[in-house]
Amino acid sequence: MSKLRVAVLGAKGRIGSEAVRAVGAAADMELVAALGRGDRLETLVESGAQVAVELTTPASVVGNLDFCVRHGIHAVVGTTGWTDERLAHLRTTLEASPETGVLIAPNFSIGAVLTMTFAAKAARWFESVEVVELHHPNKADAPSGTATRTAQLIAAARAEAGCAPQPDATVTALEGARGADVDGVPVHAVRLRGLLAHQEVLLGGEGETLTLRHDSLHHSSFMPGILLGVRRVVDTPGLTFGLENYLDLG
Ligand SMILES: NC(=O)C1=CN([C@@H]2O[C@H](COP(=O)(O)OP(=O)(O)OC[C@H]3O[C@@H](n4cnc5c(N)ncnc54)[C@H](O)[C@@H]3O)[C@@H](O)[C@H]2O)C=CC1
Ligand SMILES: O=C(O)C1=N[C@H](C(=O)O)C[C@H](O)C1
Repeated sequence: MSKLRVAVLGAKGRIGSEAVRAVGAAADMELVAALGRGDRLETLVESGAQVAVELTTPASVVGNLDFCVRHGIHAVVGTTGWTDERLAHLRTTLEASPETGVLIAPNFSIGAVLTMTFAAKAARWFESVEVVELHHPNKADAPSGTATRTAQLIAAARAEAGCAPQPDATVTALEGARGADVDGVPVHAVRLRGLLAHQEVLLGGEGETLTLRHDSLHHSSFMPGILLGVRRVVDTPGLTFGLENYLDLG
């Protein structure tokens, strides 16, 4: 069986360099290009890449994906910064290339994806839910893409179940003290030397609390999800948002 021809964008970054190693070590894949900032995107076409793994920056990802989709190159995207406007633009781009697949995964770690799924399932049964994400201090954005997605999934599940807004008697607060409001769910971001990527979802009801916590201790935690994404995206045209859609969670 022929190997999947894979390129990595952001190849010198923290997660990109790990992805270069993981793709290079996968028996069913061939690393055909490893691009950093300033490298020519045409290399993707010249190298015959079938899938691009996009791990750059929110400022670069849209242009890179436009190029990939226009050239029929599938993409597995971990880069953050996805607004509704950006997703709408990508969907429009994909309409002109209907056989191309794009997976955007706010988090490639299986444990993080399961945490999001469990949190969404639990959210309707508790009065209060807050999300705390904790990352290394070199991270450019806050809150994390994972925390934003987690809060959105929680909010959607609570809205569907007809939950009341969360109780919060705060009248006076220093700005930021109650975190960011993502669809009514407070999200708090910690930046601390020594950490990598961690998240807690705190759920509270009368007389009880439930804490869901996930820890990525090394960038290797994201690699099984990236490799799964590469294998599945070639047969999954259009936009898929969230690795959970590839995990057959039922
Ligand atoms: N979905 C997931 O599971 C994960 C997502 N991320 C996200 O991935 C992104 C990258 O994170 P890090 O590796 O920590 O950042 P980083 O800053 O270490 O790496 C980004 C790299 O992309 C390069 N780059 C910038 N523009 C480029 C372009 N146009 N073409 C090629 N390379 C370009 C930079 O020079 C840098 O080497 C962030 O958005 C981060 O939040 C990070 C870890 C896991
Ligand atoms: O920048 C990171 O490190 C990470 N970014 C992603 C995010 O913003 O959710 C995924 C993971 O949290 C690591």
